[in-house]
This record gives sequence, structure tokens and C-alpha cells, in this order.
Amino acid sequence: MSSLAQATCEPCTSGTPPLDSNACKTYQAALPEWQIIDHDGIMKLTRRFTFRNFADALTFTQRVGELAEQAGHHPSIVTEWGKATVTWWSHDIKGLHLNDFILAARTDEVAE
Ligand SMILES: C[C@H](O)[C@H](O)[C@H]1CNC2=NC(N)=NC(=O)C2=N1
Repeated sequence: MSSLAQATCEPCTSGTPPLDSNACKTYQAALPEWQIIDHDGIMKLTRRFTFRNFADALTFTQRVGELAEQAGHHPSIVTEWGKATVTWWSHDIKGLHLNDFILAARTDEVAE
């Protein structure tokens, strides 16, 4: 398991500033398959996973849902035949937090 995936999520209050682009780039270096996007002014971390069929995409979706529930931090997941797109960001701070990178790393772990 990667060190990022093993890191501990920290409480994120609405007063916490979102990460700046330099910090985002630093953390993203450990997640080369993930992209940082600007969605209506909110920075998000996204990756599309591909599968043999819908059933495998759904199983993966369930696993991501479970890790999100454990962490109390939730992504957007679009589940389609043969693919699932996971997007992490911190709603309360309208941007990216280290927690999003930690959970993206954990998402990669359950994709295997
Ligand atoms: C009340 C509830 O704990 C909060 O809304 C949590 C739930 N899951 C969350 N998930 C994400 N990605 N960002 C949040 O700010 C967030 N807040």
C-alpha cells in the first residue's frame, strides 16, 4: 500500500483554505494516473477506471463507496458499462485538501 494511501485523513473544517496549485502538483506527482481539473472554479482530482463489463465497474464502485464511508469523505462516481470515473474534492472548502489525495491513493488500491 502506498505511503499516501496509508496516511491519515485529518479533519477538514470549512475555514481550512484549499490547497494551492503548487501543493496540488506536489501531491499529484504520487498519483500519475489522476488529473487535476478546474470545474466551475473548484479544483478537483479525477481518474477514469476501465473494466471488462458493467458488473466489474459496479463492484469497484461499491468498494470506493465503502472506503469513502470509512473515511467520512465522499467522491463523485459515474459508473458506466466498462468504466467508472471517480472525482475527489472537499465540498466544505470548495477545493482540494490532502484528504482528497489520500483517498485517491486508496481508490487506486481497490481498483486492483
Ligand atoms: C456532514 C458530512 O459529514 C459532511 O458533509 C462531509 C461528508 N462527506 C464529504 N465529502 C467530501 N468530499 N467533502 C466534504 O466536504 C464532505 N463533508
